[in-house]
Amino acid sequence: MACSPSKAPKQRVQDVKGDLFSCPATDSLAHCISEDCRMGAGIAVIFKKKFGGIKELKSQNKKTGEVAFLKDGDRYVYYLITKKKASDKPTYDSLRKSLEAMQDHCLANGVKSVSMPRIGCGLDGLQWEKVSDILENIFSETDIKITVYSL
Ligand SMILES: NC(=O)c1ccc[n+]([C@H]2O[C@H](COP(=O)([O-])OP(=O)(O)OC[C@H]3O[C@@H](n4cnc5c(N)ncnc54)[C@H](O)[C@@H]3O)[C@@H](O)[C@H]2O)c1
Repeated sequence: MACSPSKAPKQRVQDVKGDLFSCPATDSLAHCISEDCRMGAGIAVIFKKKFGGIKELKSQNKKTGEVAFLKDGDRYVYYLITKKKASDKPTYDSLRKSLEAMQDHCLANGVKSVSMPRIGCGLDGLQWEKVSDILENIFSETDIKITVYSL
């Protein structure tokens, strides 16, 4: 018996070549940081420069596996807290938990589109194939579109 097309899992994660900050201004943004909100290296430095808000992020007092956020006009900027200190490394589990926390926030606040870099896969050393699977698993059951930019 043929499968109904409507039953096929939706592909929620799209890959795009290019600068993350060229994404539509209506997309929310996400990237990974540590509990100390140091943002001293990698793409986090650009987020710090563009959006500031370190005091506000620290006051949210989010722990590993949670998500902090800033509001930028109508969109959100998500700071996935994947490790304790900037010098630590995240685990797939801490990344998954913070993405689930972001998903909860998106669902509660009507966020339909989030753009991000290949999170966890630069300085933090995770493997993109595994992170991509985690993203697909989490977001395939939702209406939230994830766009991943890579240079
Ligand atoms: N001592 C420190 O302060 C320290 C140490 C390690 C990591 N970090 C930083 O790096 C951690 C995150 O690591 P990560 O691997 O998730 O991120 P990342 O290494 O900053 O970047 C992830 C990926 O995004 C790519 N990228 C960079 N700029 C752009 C752009 N404009 N558009 C699209 N892609 C781009 C980059 O090449 C990499 O493949 C955070 O904890 C952050 O604070 C800081």
